[in-house]
Amino acid sequence: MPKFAANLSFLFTEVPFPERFARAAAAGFTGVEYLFPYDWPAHEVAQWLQSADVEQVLFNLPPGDWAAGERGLACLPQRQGEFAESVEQALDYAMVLDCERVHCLAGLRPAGCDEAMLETTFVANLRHAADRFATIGATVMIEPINSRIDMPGYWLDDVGKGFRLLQAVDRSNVKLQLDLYHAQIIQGDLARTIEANIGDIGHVQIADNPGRHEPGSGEIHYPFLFELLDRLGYTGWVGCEYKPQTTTEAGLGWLRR
Ligand SMILES: O=C(O)C(=O)[C@@H](O)CO
Ligand SMILES: [Mg+2]
Repeated sequence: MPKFAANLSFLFTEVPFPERFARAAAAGFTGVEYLFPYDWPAHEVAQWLQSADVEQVLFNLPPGDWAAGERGLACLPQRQGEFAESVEQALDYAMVLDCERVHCLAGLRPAGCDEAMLETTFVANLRHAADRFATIGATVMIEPINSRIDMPGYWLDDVGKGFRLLQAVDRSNVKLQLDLYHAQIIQGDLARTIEANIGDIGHVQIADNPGRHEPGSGEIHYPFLFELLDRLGYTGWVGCEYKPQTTTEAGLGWLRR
């Protein structure tokens, strides 16, 4: 079985954020991920990790003004200075949290902007982020996210485009974060997609569809996909980024099985 990380922005939300680390450990997780650590000083987050004895697996670069609806900066031509600052902030946290992976949100497609300009900006920004994170041996992830249900207007909303962008960025420490829930909504054909691209996949996330609930609650046959990841020699993490149908603990039956 792959290694599973609890996504603390989705799981254990029954308790305040600092308490979720210990809850995840008590449920058997050895790694955690979440959207953003920036509301807390890095050394405090490091203490929560240490006292729960869990690994920091992944977090996101600052996304711009999340509350105002922004979903990343990487493709936005007018925001390259801010993007570079966001890389430095995430780098500081990654160092303190001893984190080897960060996810770089692409951003929403700005009205009236040429697609080629967005791609040029994204590639330049990703190269910059990759070179900065290489200094601490960390990898930068890009994630295709469905724009039909969860993130309307998201620029990187196509799995094939994600793999093509990796080639354009051309940095060995930039990989694809394959969120199988989004990939199912975008295109399906999950097993073939994994098999054809396993070398470019740096992180996997899971939830079932429809509903984005626990594995086993919907149409995706996760036992088959976990076996496939094992068979293909995937040694990375699988982030549990789903919305529990009732409580987090009550919904962990799929993991015990
Ligand atoms: O929404 C997702 O899926 C994610 O993985 C987030 O990190 C992006 O907001
Ligand atoms: Mg995801």
